[in-house]
Amino acid sequence: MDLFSSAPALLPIPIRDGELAFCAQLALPWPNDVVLSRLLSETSWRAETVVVYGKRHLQPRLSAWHGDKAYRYSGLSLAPLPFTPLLDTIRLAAEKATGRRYNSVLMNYYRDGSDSMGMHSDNEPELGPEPAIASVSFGAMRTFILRHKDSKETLKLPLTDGSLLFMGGALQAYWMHGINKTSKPVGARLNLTFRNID
Ligand SMILES: O=C(O)CCC(=O)C(=O)O
Ligand SMILES: [Fe+2]
Repeated sequence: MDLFSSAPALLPIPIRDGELAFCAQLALPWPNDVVLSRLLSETSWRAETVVVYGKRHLQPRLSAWHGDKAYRYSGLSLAPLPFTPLLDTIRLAAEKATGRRYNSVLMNYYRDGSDSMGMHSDNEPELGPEPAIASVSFGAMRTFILRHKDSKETLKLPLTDGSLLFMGGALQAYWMHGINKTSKPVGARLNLTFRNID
């Protein structure tokens, strides 16, 4: 028997100025819908306020931060919650698929098509010069948009239920990414970005 036959394939996506790879289904011990409903009910979801150009806004999504270090962005400092056994299992699967280690996870809950994430780079200094980020999605498919900072070249990737997108190398230095609102009727989506914070 081939012990590795069920190992998830992480397929590189050709891109300049960075590394990108996609796995259509992360190997988990439970079906995706079970993981989705457990994550929805077991997480202390928060509506965060961010300060952009001196103005306070409520983020158009809910979020939670688990790990052992605080996370800072847009004038916000998220106090970390500990990893739960469920999050640990998903982290382990993401580490196996990508060959990297992660000590934190930012969870985002897009309740419907009016929830979104603005274009940004995950380039905070504590992520290191070439951040390795494993982005795991559950629930409704939403389109992940990548835009090159200089050429404005755009790439659109459908992030489907149970998938993993790996971002590495110089990607955060050269590209921005985000999730647009959509007028299509879409249900709940969860995204977990596993990161390694110094
Ligand atoms: O929801 C997504 O797929 C993107 C999440 C993201 O970019 C982030 O958490 O930094
Ligand atoms: Fe991001």
